[in-house]
Amino acid sequence: MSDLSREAVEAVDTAKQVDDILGLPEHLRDALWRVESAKLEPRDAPGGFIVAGMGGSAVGGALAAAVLGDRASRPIAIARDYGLPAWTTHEATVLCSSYSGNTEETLAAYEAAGVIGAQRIVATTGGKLAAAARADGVPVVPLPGMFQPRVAVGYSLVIALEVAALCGAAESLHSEIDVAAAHTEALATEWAPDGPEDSLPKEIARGLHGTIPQIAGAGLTSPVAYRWKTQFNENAKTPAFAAELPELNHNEIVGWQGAAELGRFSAVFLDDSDLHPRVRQRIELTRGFISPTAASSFRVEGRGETRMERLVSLVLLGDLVSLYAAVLRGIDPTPVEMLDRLKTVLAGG
Ligand SMILES: O=P(O)(O)OC[C@H]1O[C@@H](O)[C@@H](O)[C@@H](O)[C@@H]1O
Repeated sequence: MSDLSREAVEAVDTAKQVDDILGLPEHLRDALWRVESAKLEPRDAPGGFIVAGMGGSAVGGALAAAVLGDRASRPIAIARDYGLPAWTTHEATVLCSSYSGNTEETLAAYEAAGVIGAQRIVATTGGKLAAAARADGVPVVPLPGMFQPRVAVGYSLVIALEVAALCGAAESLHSEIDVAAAHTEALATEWAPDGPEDSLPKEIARGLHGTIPQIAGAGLTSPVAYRWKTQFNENAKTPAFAAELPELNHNEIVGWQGAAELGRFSAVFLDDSDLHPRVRQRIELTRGFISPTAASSFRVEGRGETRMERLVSLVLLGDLVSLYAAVLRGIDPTPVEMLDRLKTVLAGG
Protein backbone atom coordinates (compact mmCIF):
# COMPACT_ATOMS: atom_id res chain seq x y z
CA MET A 1 0.00 0.00 0.00
CA SER A 2 2.48 2.61 -1.15
CA ASP A 3 0.51 4.07 -4.04
CA LEU A 4 0.53 7.88 -3.84
CA SER A 5 -1.05 8.64 -7.21
CA ARG A 6 -3.89 11.15 -7.64
CA GLU A 7 -6.41 8.26 -7.42
CA ALA A 8 -4.92 6.98 -4.17
CA VAL A 9 -4.95 10.47 -2.65
CA GLU A 10 -8.52 11.15 -3.71
CA ALA A 11 -9.64 7.86 -2.20
CA VAL A 12 -8.97 9.24 1.30
CA ASP A 13 -8.75 13.01 0.84
CA THR A 14 -12.46 13.71 0.64
CA ALA A 15 -12.10 17.42 1.28
CA LYS A 16 -9.45 17.80 -1.44
CA GLN A 17 -7.03 19.22 1.06
CA VAL A 18 -4.24 18.29 -1.32
CA ASP A 19 -5.41 20.86 -3.86
CA ASP A 20 -5.61 23.50 -1.14
CA ILE A 21 -2.04 22.69 -0.10
CA LEU A 22 -0.90 22.87 -3.73
CA GLY A 23 -2.54 26.32 -3.92
CA LEU A 24 0.21 27.76 -1.71
CA PRO A 25 1.79 29.92 -4.49
CA GLU A 26 -1.58 31.51 -5.17
CA HIS A 27 -2.15 32.06 -1.44
CA LEU A 28 1.11 34.01 -1.23
CA ARG A 29 0.07 36.32 -4.07
CA ASP A 30 -3.48 36.69 -2.87
CA ALA A 31 -2.24 37.59 0.62
CA LEU A 32 -0.11 40.41 -0.82
CA TRP A 33 -3.13 41.73 -2.65
CA ARG A 34 -5.34 41.49 0.44
CA VAL A 35 -2.90 43.46 2.60
CA GLU A 36 -2.62 46.11 -0.12
CA SER A 37 -6.39 46.33 -0.47
CA ALA A 38 -6.86 46.69 3.29
CA LYS A 39 -4.97 50.02 2.99
CA LEU A 40 -3.38 49.74 6.42
CA GLU A 41 -1.81 52.96 7.64
CA PRO A 42 1.95 52.57 8.23
CA ARG A 43 2.68 53.32 11.88
CA ASP A 44 6.08 53.19 13.44
CA ALA A 45 6.06 50.84 16.43
CA PRO A 46 9.19 51.28 18.56
CA GLY A 47 7.74 48.71 20.98
CA GLY A 48 8.17 45.90 18.45
CA PHE A 49 5.87 43.57 16.58
CA ILE A 50 3.86 40.73 18.13
CA VAL A 51 1.86 38.09 16.29
CA ALA A 52 -0.88 36.69 18.52
CA GLY A 53 -2.42 33.43 17.35
CA MET A 54 -2.50 29.66 17.69
CA GLY A 55 -1.62 26.73 15.44
CA GLY A 56 -1.34 27.54 11.76
CA SER A 57 -2.06 31.21 12.42
CA ALA A 58 0.81 31.51 14.91
CA VAL A 59 3.29 29.55 12.87
CA GLY A 60 2.94 32.09 10.06
CA GLY A 61 4.39 34.70 12.43
CA ALA A 62 7.23 32.39 13.45
CA LEU A 63 7.99 31.64 9.79
CA ALA A 64 7.96 35.37 9.00
CA ALA A 65 10.46 36.08 11.79
CA ALA A 66 12.69 33.30 10.43
CA VAL A 67 12.53 34.58 6.84
CA LEU A 68 13.49 38.05 8.03
CA GLY A 69 16.38 36.77 10.15
CA ASP A 70 18.79 39.62 10.65
CA ARG A 71 16.76 41.87 8.37
CA ALA A 72 14.47 42.52 11.35
CA SER A 73 15.20 45.83 13.02
CA ARG A 74 12.90 45.53 16.03
CA PRO A 75 11.90 42.66 18.31
CA ILE A 76 9.39 40.25 16.74
CA ALA A 77 7.58 37.90 19.11
CA ILE A 78 4.91 35.23 18.77
CA ALA A 79 2.23 35.04 21.49
CA ARG A 80 0.59 31.62 21.59
CA ASP A 81 -1.40 32.18 24.75
CA TYR A 82 -4.25 34.04 26.44
CA GLY A 83 -2.07 37.09 26.92
CA LEU A 84 0.87 39.03 25.53
CA PRO A 85 4.51 39.12 26.64
CA ALA A 86 4.98 41.06 29.91
CA TRP A 87 7.08 43.70 28.11
CA THR A 88 4.29 44.68 25.64
CA THR A 89 3.58 48.43 25.68
CA HIS A 90 1.30 50.83 23.81
CA GLU A 91 4.21 51.32 21.40
CA ALA A 92 3.91 47.76 20.06
CA THR A 93 1.94 46.58 17.03
CA VAL A 94 -0.07 43.41 17.65
CA LEU A 95 -1.29 41.35 14.70
CA CYS A 96 -4.17 39.17 15.94
CA SER A 97 -4.27 36.28 13.53
CA SER A 98 -7.08 33.72 13.60
CA TYR A 99 -8.45 32.05 10.51
CA SER A 100 -11.80 31.21 12.12
CA GLY A 101 -11.89 34.32 14.29
CA ASN A 102 -13.16 32.19 17.14
CA THR A 103 -10.01 30.89 18.82
CA GLU A 104 -10.38 31.86 22.47
CA GLU A 105 -6.70 32.42 23.21
CA THR A 106 -6.39 34.86 20.27
CA LEU A 107 -9.56 36.68 21.31
CA ALA A 108 -8.11 37.11 24.80
CA ALA A 109 -4.81 38.41 23.37
CA TYR A 110 -6.78 40.86 21.22
CA GLU A 111 -8.49 42.19 24.35
CA ALA A 112 -5.17 42.38 26.21
CA ALA A 113 -3.63 44.42 23.38
CA GLY A 114 -6.60 46.80 23.57
CA VAL A 115 -6.17 47.27 27.32
CA ILE A 116 -2.47 48.05 26.83
CA GLY A 117 -3.32 50.49 24.03
CA ALA A 118 -1.11 48.79 21.46
CA GLN A 119 -1.89 49.20 17.77
CA ARG A 120 -4.03 46.23 16.72
CA ILE A 121 -4.44 44.69 13.28
CA VAL A 122 -6.62 41.65 12.67
CA ALA A 123 -6.34 38.91 10.03
CA THR A 124 -9.38 36.63 9.89
CA THR A 125 -12.26 35.24 7.87
CA GLY A 126 -14.85 36.49 10.37
CA GLY A 127 -16.13 35.11 13.67
CA LYS A 128 -15.98 36.95 16.99
CA LEU A 129 -12.64 38.52 16.14
CA ALA A 130 -14.01 40.28 13.05
CA ALA A 131 -17.06 41.43 15.02
CA ALA A 132 -14.87 42.86 17.79
CA ALA A 133 -12.57 44.58 15.31
CA ARG A 134 -15.53 46.10 13.53
CA ALA A 135 -16.93 47.42 16.81
CA ASP A 136 -13.53 48.80 17.86
CA GLY A 137 -12.59 50.31 14.49
CA VAL A 138 -9.58 48.00 14.22
CA PRO A 139 -8.37 47.35 10.64
CA VAL A 140 -8.98 43.85 9.28
CA VAL A 141 -7.16 41.95 6.55
CA PRO A 142 -9.94 39.64 5.34
CA LEU A 143 -9.05 36.03 4.55
CA PRO A 144 -10.83 33.78 2.04
CA GLY A 145 -13.18 31.42 3.81
CA MET A 146 -12.81 28.03 2.17
CA PHE A 147 -9.88 26.33 3.91
CA GLN A 148 -8.98 24.37 6.97
CA PRO A 149 -7.24 26.97 9.19
CA ARG A 150 -3.92 25.16 8.90
CA VAL A 151 -4.00 25.33 5.10
CA ALA A 152 -3.96 29.14 5.25
CA VAL A 153 -0.31 29.22 6.38
CA GLY A 154 0.75 31.15 3.26
CA TYR A 155 -1.68 33.89 4.22
CA SER A 156 -0.54 34.10 7.84
CA LEU A 157 3.11 34.17 6.72
CA VAL A 158 2.73 36.93 4.14
CA ILE A 159 0.42 39.07 6.26
CA ALA A 160 2.90 38.90 9.17
CA LEU A 161 5.74 39.93 6.82
CA GLU A 162 3.80 42.83 5.37
CA VAL A 163 2.61 44.11 8.76
CA ALA A 164 6.17 43.81 10.13
CA ALA A 165 7.28 46.15 7.33
CA LEU A 166 4.37 48.56 7.91
CA CYS A 167 5.20 48.97 11.59
CA GLY A 168 8.91 49.47 11.00
CA ALA A 169 10.03 46.11 12.41
CA ALA A 170 11.64 44.99 9.16
CA GLU A 171 12.26 45.85 5.54
CA SER A 172 9.53 45.01 3.02
CA LEU A 173 9.91 41.66 1.25
CA HIS A 174 7.12 42.34 -1.21
CA SER A 175 9.06 41.48 -4.36
CA GLU A 176 10.83 38.54 -2.71
CA ILE A 177 7.40 37.10 -1.88
CA ASP A 178 6.21 37.56 -5.46
CA VAL A 179 9.26 35.79 -6.88
CA ALA A 180 8.93 33.01 -4.30
CA ALA A 181 5.33 32.41 -5.39
CA ALA A 182 6.46 31.72 -8.97
CA HIS A 183 9.27 29.47 -7.74
CA THR A 184 6.88 27.48 -5.55
CA GLU A 185 4.57 26.84 -8.48
CA ALA A 186 7.17 24.64 -10.18
CA LEU A 187 7.69 22.66 -6.98
CA ALA A 188 3.94 22.20 -6.51
CA THR A 189 3.74 20.64 -9.96
CA GLU A 190 6.71 18.35 -9.36
CA TRP A 191 5.49 17.21 -5.92
CA ALA A 192 1.75 16.89 -6.66
CA PRO A 193 0.02 13.48 -6.66
CA ASP A 194 0.06 13.63 -10.48
CA GLY A 195 3.86 14.08 -10.39
CA PRO A 196 6.37 11.21 -10.43
CA GLU A 197 5.82 8.34 -7.98
CA ASP A 198 9.39 8.80 -6.72
CA SER A 199 9.10 12.53 -6.02
CA LEU A 200 10.73 13.82 -2.83
CA PRO A 201 7.60 14.13 -0.64
CA LYS A 202 6.36 10.69 -1.68
CA GLU A 203 9.73 9.11 -0.95
CA ILE A 204 9.95 10.79 2.46
CA ALA A 205 6.36 9.82 3.35
CA ARG A 206 7.12 6.19 2.47
CA GLY A 207 10.34 6.27 4.47
CA LEU A 208 8.59 7.67 7.55
CA HIS A 209 5.54 5.41 7.31
CA GLY A 210 5.03 3.38 10.49
CA THR A 211 7.47 5.49 12.50
CA ILE A 212 7.30 8.41 14.91
CA PRO A 213 9.17 11.23 13.20
CA GLN A 214 11.37 13.74 14.91
CA ILE A 215 11.86 16.80 12.74
CA ALA A 216 14.96 18.84 13.39
CA GLY A 217 15.53 22.39 12.20
CA ALA A 218 17.93 25.24 12.84
CA GLY A 219 17.73 28.97 12.20
CA LEU A 220 15.57 29.51 9.10
CA THR A 221 14.24 25.97 9.30
CA SER A 222 13.38 25.83 13.03
CA PRO A 223 9.78 26.99 12.70
CA VAL A 224 9.43 24.85 9.57
CA ALA A 225 10.36 21.80 11.65
CA TYR A 226 7.60 22.75 14.06
CA ARG A 227 5.18 23.15 11.14
CA TRP A 228 6.06 19.64 9.89
CA LYS A 229 5.43 18.26 13.38
CA THR A 230 2.01 19.91 13.66
CA GLN A 231 1.03 18.82 10.16
CA PHE A 232 1.93 15.23 11.01
CA ASN A 233 -0.22 15.54 14.12
CA GLU A 234 -3.27 17.03 12.39
CA ASN A 235 -3.10 15.45 8.92
CA ALA A 236 -1.53 12.03 9.52
CA LYS A 237 -2.91 11.76 13.10
CA THR A 238 0.38 10.48 14.51
CA PRO A 239 2.68 11.69 17.25
CA ALA A 240 5.60 13.71 15.89
CA PHE A 241 8.20 15.88 17.54
CA ALA A 242 10.25 18.91 16.58
CA ALA A 243 13.69 19.80 17.84
CA GLU A 244 16.33 22.42 17.19
CA LEU A 245 19.99 22.26 16.38
CA PRO A 246 22.46 22.87 17.90
CA GLU A 247 20.43 22.48 21.14
CA LEU A 248 19.46 18.86 20.45
CA ASN A 249 23.15 17.97 20.37
CA HIS A 250 23.27 18.73 24.08
CA ASN A 251 20.51 16.37 25.22
CA GLU A 252 18.17 14.72 22.73
CA ILE A 253 20.90 12.94 20.80
CA VAL A 254 21.53 10.81 23.89
CA GLY A 255 17.90 9.67 23.92
CA TRP A 256 18.40 8.00 20.54
CA GLN A 257 20.45 5.34 22.35
CA GLY A 258 17.19 3.84 23.60
CA ALA A 259 15.07 4.57 20.53
CA ALA A 260 15.08 1.10 18.95
CA GLU A 261 14.03 -0.57 22.23
CA LEU A 262 11.02 1.72 22.62
CA GLY A 263 9.56 1.90 19.13
CA ARG A 264 10.20 2.94 15.58
CA PHE A 265 11.53 6.49 15.54
CA SER A 266 12.70 8.35 12.45
CA ALA A 267 14.35 11.71 11.86
CA VAL A 268 14.18 14.45 9.26
CA PHE A 269 16.85 17.14 9.29
CA LEU A 270 15.81 20.37 7.59
CA ASP A 271 19.00 21.87 6.24
CA ASP A 272 19.63 25.26 4.67
CA SER A 273 22.58 26.68 2.73
CA ASP A 274 22.62 29.74 5.02
CA LEU A 275 23.03 27.88 8.32
CA HIS A 276 26.17 28.28 10.41
CA PRO A 277 28.77 25.89 8.94
CA ARG A 278 29.19 24.16 12.30
CA VAL A 279 25.43 23.55 12.46
CA ARG A 280 25.55 21.97 9.02
CA GLN A 281 28.39 19.77 10.16
CA ARG A 282 26.38 18.85 13.28
CA ILE A 283 23.43 17.79 11.09
CA GLU A 284 25.57 15.33 9.17
CA LEU A 285 27.29 13.99 12.29
CA THR A 286 24.02 13.65 14.22
CA ARG A 287 22.41 11.78 11.38
CA GLY A 288 25.31 9.34 11.38
CA PHE A 289 25.25 8.93 15.17
CA ILE A 290 21.53 8.12 15.35
CA SER A 291 21.40 5.88 12.28
CA PRO A 292 21.90 2.58 14.21
CA THR A 293 18.70 3.15 16.22
CA ALA A 294 16.63 5.26 13.79
CA ALA A 295 14.06 3.44 11.63
CA SER A 296 14.96 5.89 8.86
CA SER A 297 16.43 9.36 8.46
CA PHE A 298 16.42 12.10 5.85
CA ARG A 299 18.35 15.28 5.30
CA VAL A 300 16.56 17.77 3.08
CA GLU A 301 17.59 21.22 1.99
CA GLY A 302 15.29 24.10 1.07
CA ARG A 303 15.22 24.86 -2.64
CA GLY A 304 15.70 28.34 -4.07
CA GLU A 305 17.84 31.46 -4.02
CA THR A 306 16.22 33.62 -1.36
CA ARG A 307 15.35 32.80 2.25
CA MET A 308 11.67 33.17 1.36
CA GLU A 309 11.90 30.66 -1.51
CA ARG A 310 13.81 28.14 0.56
CA LEU A 311 11.54 28.41 3.57
CA VAL A 312 8.36 28.16 1.51
CA SER A 313 9.74 25.14 -0.37
CA LEU A 314 10.23 23.29 2.92
CA VAL A 315 6.78 24.29 4.20
CA LEU A 316 5.19 22.94 1.03
CA LEU A 317 7.29 19.78 1.24
CA GLY A 318 6.24 19.13 4.85
CA ASP A 319 2.58 19.77 4.14
CA LEU A 320 2.66 17.25 1.28
CA VAL A 321 4.67 14.68 3.24
CA SER A 322 2.08 14.83 6.05
CA LEU A 323 -0.74 14.47 3.56
CA TYR A 324 0.89 11.52 1.82
CA ALA A 325 1.55 10.03 5.27
CA ALA A 326 -2.21 10.17 5.89
CA VAL A 327 -2.86 8.48 2.54
CA LEU A 328 -0.42 5.67 3.38
CA ARG A 329 -2.34 5.18 6.63
CA GLY A 330 -5.59 5.13 4.70
CA ILE A 331 -7.12 8.02 6.63
CA ASP A 332 -8.77 11.29 5.68
CA PRO A 333 -6.29 14.06 6.63
CA THR A 334 -8.93 16.74 7.10
CA PRO A 335 -11.02 16.05 10.25
CA VAL A 336 -9.43 16.85 13.61
CA GLU A 337 -11.84 15.06 15.95
CA MET A 338 -9.72 15.33 19.09
CA LEU A 339 -9.53 19.13 18.73
CA ASP A 340 -13.25 19.37 18.12
CA ARG A 341 -14.01 17.22 21.18
CA LEU A 342 -11.76 19.34 23.36
CA LYS A 343 -13.37 22.56 22.14
CA THR A 344 -16.84 21.13 22.83
CA VAL A 345 -15.89 20.15 26.39
CA LEU A 346 -14.26 23.54 27.02
CA ALA A 347 -17.32 25.34 25.68
CA GLY A 348 -19.49 23.44 28.16
CA GLY A 349 -17.30 24.26 31.14
O1 LIG B 1 -6.55 30.18 12.89
P1 LIG B 1 -7.52 29.75 13.92
O2 LIG B 1 -8.92 29.60 13.39
O3 LIG B 1 -7.47 30.65 15.12
O4 LIG B 1 -7.12 28.32 14.39
C1 LIG B 1 -5.93 28.06 15.10
C2 LIG B 1 -5.75 26.57 15.23
O5 LIG B 1 -6.85 26.05 15.92
C3 LIG B 1 -6.79 24.65 16.14
O6 LIG B 1 -7.75 24.23 17.02
C4 LIG B 1 -6.81 23.92 14.82
O7 LIG B 1 -8.00 24.20 14.11
C5 LIG B 1 -5.60 24.37 14.06
O8 LIG B 1 -5.54 23.72 12.81
C6 LIG B 1 -5.63 25.87 13.87
O9 LIG B 1 -4.46 26.30 13.20
